[in-house]
Amino acid sequence: MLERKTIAFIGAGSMAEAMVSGIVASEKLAPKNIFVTNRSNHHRLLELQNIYGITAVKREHLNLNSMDIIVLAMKPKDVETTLHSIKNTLKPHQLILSVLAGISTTFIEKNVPFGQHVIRVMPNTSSMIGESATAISAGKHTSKQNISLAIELLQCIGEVYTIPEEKMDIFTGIAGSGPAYFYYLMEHMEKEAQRSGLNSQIIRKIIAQTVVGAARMIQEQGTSPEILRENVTSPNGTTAAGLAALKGHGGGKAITEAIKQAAIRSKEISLQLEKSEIGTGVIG
Ligand SMILES: NC(=O)C1=CN([C@@H]2O[C@H](COP(=O)(O)OP(=O)(O)OC[C@H]3O[C@@H](n4cnc5c(N)ncnc54)[C@H](OP(=O)(O)O)[C@@H]3O)[C@@H](O)[C@H]2O)C=CC1
Ligand SMILES: O=C(O)[C@@H]1CCC=N1
Repeated sequence: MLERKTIAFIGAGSMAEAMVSGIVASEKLAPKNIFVTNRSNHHRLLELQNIYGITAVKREHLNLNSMDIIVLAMKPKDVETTLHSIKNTLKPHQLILSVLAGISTTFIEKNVPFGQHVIRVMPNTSSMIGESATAISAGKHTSKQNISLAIELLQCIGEVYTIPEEKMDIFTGIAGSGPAYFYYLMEHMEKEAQRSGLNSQIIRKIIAQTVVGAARMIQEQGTSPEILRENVTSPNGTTAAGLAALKGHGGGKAITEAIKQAAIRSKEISLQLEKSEIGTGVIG
């Protein structure tokens, strides 16, 4: 179904690039059928064109009417003006995928012609290497065929899960923002390893391998993180000492709070938008 489709990314930032990279690597779609545009940074468009062989176009030259799929990939604060500028060029049955944190399908549906097919998507930047954990929630008018098309496209960038839209905020807190928590942890592991004089050439590889190994144990053994943690922890051993320090410094609570606050922020973005506080610089 995907092979002959055309897809346009409106927004050419980190998330658009991560998705483009994963889609191009999957070879499910000809790179020239992937169009990318932004508002002003022409240099960025050329960079993406050179790296991925996709078609970079200035906003005014993008013929949205000829696209099968349109991906909204700008910041949430820019969505309202973007929808306003494209709504008269949309075709019925054309699929709009929105990767914007906190922006509901209802909001998008209100700002495009009635009956438009919309799907809210939450990928993460591991899309870059086809390893995203992506959630989707379809809008009111989206056909089964377009849902299947979206799943086929998003499987090019990793695993796809269909969830109720009211769970999108918490999913964003866990999987959309999630890579950043692990990078933060890894940053701290790296700093401590460097302070202890480990060979800096290999520290990063060691840490990455440790994280990959732990994640794959969960994927491949089907065992809970709790059991796996217990298996590492010898009584009165090194891990017990490390975990006691982690707990003593509120490690568990910090993780819970990070997820909660990210989910709260996702909800807040949509509430602010619905109250038309957009443009005040509050929404980031
Ligand atoms: N980064 C991540 O890990 C994830 C991000 N997301 C979502 O993806 C979206 C983009 O995030 P990210 O890529 O990090 O952001 P960036 O700031 O890196 O990119 C935003 C892009 O949007 C462009 N843009 C803004 N307004 C318009 C417009 N009206 N028309 C066309 N292009 C426009 C900007 O270019 P210019 O200024 O030149 O117009 C820029 O290329 C956000 O909504 C975010 O919630 C979702 C999941 C994960
Ligand atoms: O930080 C953000 O708002 C976006 C959404 C999920 C990851 N990055």
